[in-house]
Amino acid sequence: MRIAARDLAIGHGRVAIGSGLSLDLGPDEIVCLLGPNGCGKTTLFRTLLGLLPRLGGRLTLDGHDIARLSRRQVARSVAYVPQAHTPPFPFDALDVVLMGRTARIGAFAQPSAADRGMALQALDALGIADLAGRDYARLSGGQRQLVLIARALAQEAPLIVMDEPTASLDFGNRLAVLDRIAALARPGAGRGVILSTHDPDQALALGARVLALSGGRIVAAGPADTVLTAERLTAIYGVPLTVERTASGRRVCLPALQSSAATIT
Ligand SMILES: Nc1ncnc2c1ncn2[C@@H]1O[C@H](COP(=O)(O)OP(=O)(O)OP(=O)(O)O)[C@@H](O)[C@H]1O
Repeated sequence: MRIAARDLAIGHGRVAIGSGLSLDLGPDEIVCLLGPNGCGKTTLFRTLLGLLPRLGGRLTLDGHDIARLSRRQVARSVAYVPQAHTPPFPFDALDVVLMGRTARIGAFAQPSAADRGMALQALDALGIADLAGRDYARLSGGQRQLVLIARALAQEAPLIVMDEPTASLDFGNRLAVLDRIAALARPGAGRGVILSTHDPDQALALGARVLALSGGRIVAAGPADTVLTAERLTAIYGVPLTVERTASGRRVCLPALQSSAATIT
């Protein structure tokens, strides 16, 4: 399964947010979408999921125009992991994961024992089977994020779109979630993941392909190691940054803060 966008234009109503956007995602690939606040990352994701109409260009799933596919057909191929918010109603973590089966069994059908088995398996795959019977609203942010990723796994969609999956997580949970994302898209697993992040180091750590959005355009596309240069990151984020190599050979992004040069947008 592959999702492909060509010369895509995105926006809300008639207000264009971005144009000329091209991307590809297939099995065993991780793509990191980078870009400053408000550049259109969520808008792009909602367009990829068929939740927002595109304003132009082509968008296909295995060659089929997404606009011609039903919500259910898209949901069987592409799962969405939103940022973890506290739900207004009490749900067990297992119930939340079972919601991922809706694309398979229909909105009003009762989940079968097999569906519950799949949901438990998804929790287990993320190392959180012990959370199944816990109240979702009372879980930590990191645990909730993992439950939402389990929901995407239970959906059995080969492509997963994650909107800032590590936002609002503490350092340890951020690393734990990142580690699970790497495992999801490991070679041979047959899954592709596209995630947005505000942390270029995550793209470097995942060895991901990068798409950098800025000013409504893709300003960089390619392997994180070659695309994420100090000059480019400085241009994207508007603050001086350096990229350095650690003793162990990893590239990391560091701020070169000069208080007068940094402006909040
Ligand atoms: N429902 C909406 N109707 C109209 N404009 C919207 C709507 N949602 C977002 N926008 C605008 O679209 C632009 C892009 O927003 P979007 O949420 O896609 O950015 P983002 O890159 O995901 O931002 P962030 O990094 O802060 O989460 C912003 O200018 C925002 O104000």
